[in-house]
Amino acid sequence: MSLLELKEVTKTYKSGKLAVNKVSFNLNNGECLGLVGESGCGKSTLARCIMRVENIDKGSIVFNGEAMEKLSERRLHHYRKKIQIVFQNPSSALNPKLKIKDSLIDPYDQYRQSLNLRHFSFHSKEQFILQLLDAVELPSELADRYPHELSGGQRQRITIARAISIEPELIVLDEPTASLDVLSQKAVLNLLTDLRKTLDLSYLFISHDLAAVNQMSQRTLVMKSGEVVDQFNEYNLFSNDRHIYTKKLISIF
Ligand SMILES: Nc1ncnc2c1ncn2[C@@H]1O[C@H](COP(=O)(O)OP(=O)(O)OP(=O)(O)O)[C@@H](O)[C@H]1O
Repeated sequence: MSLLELKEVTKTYKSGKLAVNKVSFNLNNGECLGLVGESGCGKSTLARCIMRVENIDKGSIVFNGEAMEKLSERRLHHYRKKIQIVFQNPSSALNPKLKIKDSLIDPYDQYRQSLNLRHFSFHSKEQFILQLLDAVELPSELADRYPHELSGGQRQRITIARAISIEPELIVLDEPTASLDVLSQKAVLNLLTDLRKTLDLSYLFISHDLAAVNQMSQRTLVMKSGEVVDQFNEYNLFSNDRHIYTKKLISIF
C-alpha cells in the first residue's frame, strides 16, 4: 500500500527557478525508496516540499490517503509527527548549547500528548534516553555530553535517534552520510537498514551517491533538472534500457 504519493508536484522559487517539475511517484509502506541525482537537480527542494517547509505550486502530496496541502493546522501537527527528516550535517541539526539527553527528549516533549509508542516506552526521561542511545548503538555516557564532544558519526546517530524517538512512519534521509568518513558512512547505512526493519519504518533516501542508494533501496528514482527521468531496482540498474543520464551516473561510480 502507498504511504506517500506525489502527483505532478511542481515547485518554483520566487527567483523564478523551476526546481521541481511535475514529479510523480509512490512510496510503499516499509520501503526504502532512493532518490539520486547531481547537485542542484532539486532533491532537497522536493524533501522540503514533502516536509511542508516549502509550499508547492501545483500537484498533490498524499500521505496515508490525506492530501497534505489541504491539511488544517491541527492535522499538520499530526502529519509532522509521522514524517521526520535527517539532514546531511548533524552539527547544524543539534543545538550546541543542549546536552545530548536534552536534544534527544525534545521531539518527545513536543508530541507527547498524541504519541502512542509501540517500540519504545516512556517510564522516565533517563530510561527513555537510554533506549534511544541503545537503538542507535551508542554508549549511555554520551547522554551528558554536548554535541561538540562527539564525533561526526556519533552526532549523526543522535539525529537519527531524535528522528526515531517519536516513531514516525516515514523518514526523509537527505544525504545522511555525506559529511562522514567512509567507515562511518557504512556503519550508519547498516544501522539505518536495521532500524527500518525493527521499527517498521519507510525511507525516502536522498543521495548523489549511486552506490549507497543502490545498497539501501528497493527502488531508486533518478532526478535531473527538476524531473524524474528514470527509475530502477536492484535487478535492472545495469540494464540497457536505462536512461542515458543514469548510464552517466553509473559510469562515474
Ligand atoms: N531558496 C531558494 N531560492 C531560490 N532557488 C533555490 C532555493 N533553494 C534551492 N534553489 C535552487 O533550486 C535548484 C534545486 O536546488 P536543491 O537544493 O533542491 O538541489 P539538490 O539536488 O538538493 O542539490 P544538492 O545535492 O547540492 O543539495 C538549484 O538550482 C538551487 O540553486
